[in-house]
Amino acid sequence: MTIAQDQEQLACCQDEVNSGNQKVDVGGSSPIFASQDRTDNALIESEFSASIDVQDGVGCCHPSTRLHRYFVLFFMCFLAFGSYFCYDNPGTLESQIEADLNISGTAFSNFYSWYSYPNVILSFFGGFLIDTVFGIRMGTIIFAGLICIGQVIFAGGALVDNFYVMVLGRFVFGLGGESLAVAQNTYSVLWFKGKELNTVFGVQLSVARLGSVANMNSMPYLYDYIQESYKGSYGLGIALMIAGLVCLFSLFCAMVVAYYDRRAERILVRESSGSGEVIQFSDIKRFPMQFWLLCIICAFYYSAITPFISIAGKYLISQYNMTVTEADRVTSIPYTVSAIVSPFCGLLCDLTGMNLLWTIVAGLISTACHLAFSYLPIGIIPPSVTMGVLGVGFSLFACAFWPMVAMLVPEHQLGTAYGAMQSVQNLGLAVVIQSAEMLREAFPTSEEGLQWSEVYFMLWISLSLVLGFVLQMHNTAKKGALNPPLYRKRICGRGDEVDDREALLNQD
Ligand SMILES: C[C@H](NC(=O)[C@@H](N)CCCCN)C(=O)O
Repeated sequence: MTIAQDQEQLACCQDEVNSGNQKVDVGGSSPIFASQDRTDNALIESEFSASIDVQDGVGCCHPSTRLHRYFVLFFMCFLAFGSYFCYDNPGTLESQIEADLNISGTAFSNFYSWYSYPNVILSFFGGFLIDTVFGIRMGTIIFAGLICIGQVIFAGGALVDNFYVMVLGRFVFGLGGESLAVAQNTYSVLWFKGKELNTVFGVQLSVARLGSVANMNSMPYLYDYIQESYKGSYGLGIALMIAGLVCLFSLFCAMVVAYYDRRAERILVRESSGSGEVIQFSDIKRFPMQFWLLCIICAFYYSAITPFISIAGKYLISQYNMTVTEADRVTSIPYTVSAIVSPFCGLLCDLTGMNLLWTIVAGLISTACHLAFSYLPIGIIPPSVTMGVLGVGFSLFACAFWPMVAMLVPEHQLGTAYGAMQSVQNLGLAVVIQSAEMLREAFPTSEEGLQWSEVYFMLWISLSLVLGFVLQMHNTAKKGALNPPLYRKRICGRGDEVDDREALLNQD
């Protein structure tokens, strides 16, 4: 068929589809309301969609073009920016919060445990609600709204000096924060699966880490400025309220992405979940064993990284005689490095495939950093170098690991799957954060407590590595999907004999 014939077919299909669209209920952003009318347009629209593939690059605003996808990706990247910026507000202002509210370190840890514990359950239901009730668009807007509400309650509690109101705010913030990350992952797969998905995860992670770094490098100064300007105790509350504006920006991005996703669904004739199927609760029992093994690896790995970074400052002050400012700078290095290298880690995974192997390599790098940080004689390797390499390992893990969920679970079950994974991850984080604190305080000296905490973290990351090797052996034996082939082979289906037309059609 010539291009002219294709264009003619496209035009007539477009007319049919447009007329058909009046009947198609594209407003239903939820699978439950997925329009039954769609079935009577399916044949026409599939022809239209096929024509679109042939008419590659129809206008830069067409959702099938790479340029349009990258335009939407910009807003998709900022969906969780507010969540990552405000998630670590307490940690960045720990000494200020403990002084202003006159609370202990253990009481302070409630601002994180009341974020994580509820998400052991609610993160799973957040994903399930995305797949079954809200749909990806409405779900993302709801969860982005919850982080705004949670941050306002948290800041309001600081303004009235009420610790329990602040804890309530972190609970509400957590309801949105984890499920918003589930929604972002689900959007990424919907828009980029089979294309540059690992790179997209890397870019999104980079923007998220920028949120963490921006928080670490702005909130202490904002607090001091307001304290000096208002000469009162409003510095904490006003600084936290201003931080809430970042969450509002994420809410705005959620609305923009929802608009373009609904438009893409209409033009590309795809279901909001990509397949039109709706998950049943019983489907969860049929998630493959590899998926549950990945959940445990995720929990063990993050339990050795996030809590370690949060107490590394105390370790640097104790073991390396650093000042608080120097320790804060060094502990922010993993996030800063992650913000820089994550896109390249994602690209590496896209070009070479082998996601599970890169996950194991990341675990080995992270373990080596733990060993160097804790057991090498002081001064052999500067801690800033160790933390920088840890940032590389942390980034490579996240970029290689999270896309593997989409290799094991169908699209209409992805929200539930990512929700389940983050539930298991939060269980690990909540338990390890508090038990590591209890372990550290159980020893007579701070040095001993910190050293035994390091042994504790080494235990968790070693377990994640062992399970990673077990999964690798299983994947190899079963010729599983977790080490996809090289990009070239994925796109063209073969090795060097590249079929130009096939490659052209497969190019996005
Ligand atoms: C990608 C991965 N995400 C998580 O760990 C989630 N628990 C989302 C966290 C959201 C804000 N704290 C990561 O951050 O490495």
